[in-house]
Amino acid sequence: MLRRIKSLFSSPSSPPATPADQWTAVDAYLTSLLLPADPALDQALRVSQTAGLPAIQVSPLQGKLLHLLAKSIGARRILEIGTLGGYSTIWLARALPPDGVLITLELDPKHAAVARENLAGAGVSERVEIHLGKALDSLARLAEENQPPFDLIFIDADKPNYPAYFEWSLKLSRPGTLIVADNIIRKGRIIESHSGDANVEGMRRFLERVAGEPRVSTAALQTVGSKGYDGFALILVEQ
Ligand SMILES: C[S@@+](CC[C@H](N)C(=O)[O-])C[C@H]1O[C@@H](n2cnc3c(N)ncnc32)[C@H](O)[C@@H]1O
Ligand SMILES: [Mg+2]
Repeated sequence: MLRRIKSLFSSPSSPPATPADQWTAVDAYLTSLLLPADPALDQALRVSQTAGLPAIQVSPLQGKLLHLLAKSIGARRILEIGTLGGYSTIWLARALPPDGVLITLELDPKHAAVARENLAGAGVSERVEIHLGKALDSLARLAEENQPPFDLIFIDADKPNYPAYFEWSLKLSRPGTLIVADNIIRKGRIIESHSGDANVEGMRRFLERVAGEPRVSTAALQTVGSKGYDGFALILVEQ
């Protein structure tokens, strides 16, 4: 596999057919070079696919990025909005110390059941709570319970609710909390001011709200790879 991917780049006579093929090949090359075989994560993807879940989880290298971000800030409490089969959850949970906690919010009971199985397979169940239901209800409950602030919040659920997820994230943060928002570029459609697409419009409202919020400092990155053309926002709560 690695040899085949390398040959795509070493042989000018066989360039990848399209830019997307090239991003995918480069992603595969970097993944095979940088990420050791990981039976628990591979199994999680297989279980999710067999259960019929959509393959909309982060890529392996994006999962590693989340893991490194969590580790580099010494996160002890992580909140994830959007669990799916628990793939990003495993990456994030593995960054926690043994007494760390990750709360992940999921609407779909079938997704939550698959995630439960995958988290057990990866040996991280003890550190993870799945809260089933609409994320907006779960977030309100977390705030009511006066939970200690989270160190890292990963927003990766329904896009029209991103602005509301940001408001709750601020409430559940402290200065120093890192908020990571996935899928902000929408294949480039984020620059369309009248797209008529609820996901694009939600994301634009989210980015505009973030831009106007004086308590945070934000970077936004476009990404290409096995998950196509998209991007992340990295938002640091400063006050
Ligand atoms: C993109 S997937 C999450 C992928 C996951 N973070 C990963 O990378 O492995 C989004 C998930 O959010 C869930 N979701 C959608 N709307 C939701 C809502 N209102 N409340 C909670 N979860 C929701 C979907 O069921 C889906 O499982
Ligand atoms: Mg995503």
